[in-house]
Amino acid sequence: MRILVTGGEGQLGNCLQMAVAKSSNEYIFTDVDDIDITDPEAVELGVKVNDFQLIVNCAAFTDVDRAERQEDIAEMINATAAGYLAKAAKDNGIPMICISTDYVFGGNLGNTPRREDEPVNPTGAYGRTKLHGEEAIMASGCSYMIIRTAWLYSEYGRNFVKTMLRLINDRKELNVVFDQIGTPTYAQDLADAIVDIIDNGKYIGNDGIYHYSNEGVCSWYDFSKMIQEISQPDADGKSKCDIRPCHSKEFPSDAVRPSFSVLDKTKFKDTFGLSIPFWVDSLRKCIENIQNQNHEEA
Ligand SMILES: NC(=O)C1=CN([C@@H]2O[C@H](COP(=O)(O)OP(=O)(O)OC[C@H]3O[C@@H](n4cnc5c(N)ncnc54)[C@H](OP(=O)(O)O)[C@@H]3O)[C@@H](O)[C@H]2O)C=CC1
Ligand SMILES: Cc1cn([C@H]2C[C@H](O)[C@@H](COP(=O)(O)OP(=O)(O)O[C@H]3O[C@@H](C)C(=O)[C@@H](O)[C@H]3O)O2)c(=O)[nH]c1=O
Repeated sequence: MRILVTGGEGQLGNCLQMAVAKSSNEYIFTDVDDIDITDPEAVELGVKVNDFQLIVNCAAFTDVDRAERQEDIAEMINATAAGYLAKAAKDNGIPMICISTDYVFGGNLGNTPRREDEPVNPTGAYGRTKLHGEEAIMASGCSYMIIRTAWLYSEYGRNFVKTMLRLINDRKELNVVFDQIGTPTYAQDLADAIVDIIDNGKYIGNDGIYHYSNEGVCSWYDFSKMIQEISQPDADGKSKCDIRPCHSKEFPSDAVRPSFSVLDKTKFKDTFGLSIPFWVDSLRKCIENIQNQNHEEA
């Protein structure tokens, strides 16, 4: 089976490249230079000519603060272009898997993990445009799986773990918000799960929205403290960067982020029979890989 992956050079795209190493399916990884998903003709032609049997859309506008200033561009990539891919899927009678986000949820609905059928209320432009992408896919009439995930990090690209590893080395003190609660997700765990679902045909007959993050719950503050604990186990009090909890209003940014976006993964686990790693266990793996890469490069 030939599978088109868009956004193949992003962090999830890179993790998918690792995950498919032993697959018997043929995964074709593309990014904006190969198929610009905002170009409807390129999408239509690209899908038709290459005889793909499944589309996995990982392409997105993921700069949450910039989306506030450039919502039109974010809307084009996250919503309109997702619709183009869904139309191509529908026209060619093939299914589509698209990745969405916990930021479709706001935070004013209490603190019970969010299920797929709960009302959404994005607090910012990024979440809004991703939600519009979900709606475009569902309206297209194609067979689809939308996987909402959260707080992705990996060895690749820009992400919170890599930022914190840098900052705790460079700074004496750091303020990190403790009033935004969610779950970090190692992109490699998600990529492995997606490939399992595809290679074992588990997507067939299972259209719908699914939630996937690692197991557990934390704030960005807890996340940064754990990154420090894992990456600098021997640092003593004096040499350690002092990470302090702060409120969101003390860390001003363009976007308002959800205060509570923990995802309930029951549907995903029950449908696909997959267990999900605890976030701290996956964080250890990722940091070990990053540190090994750094040693090799030094
Ligand atoms: N990162 C996170 O924390 C989370 C991400 N998600 C979702 O997961 C998915 C994957 O995210 P992630 O891998 O982190 O994202 P990245 O930003 O790392 O990767 C997105 C990729 O899409 C590419 N892209 C952008 N515009 C286009 C275009 N017009 N045509 C083709 N490709 C394009 C980007 O290229 P370029 O770099 O050149 O712009 C980049 O390579 C996205 O749908 C995202 O919304 C969900 C929850 C959390
Ligand atoms: C660097 C830094 C960030 N923060 C805060 C800002 C923000 O509230 C939180 C996370 O910051 P980031 O900008 O890394 O995260 P952000 O870009 O908001 O991450 C989101 O990305 C999109 C793509 C998603 O889909 C979401 O699931 C989520 O992962 O931490 C601090 O409090 N102190 C700091 O020193």
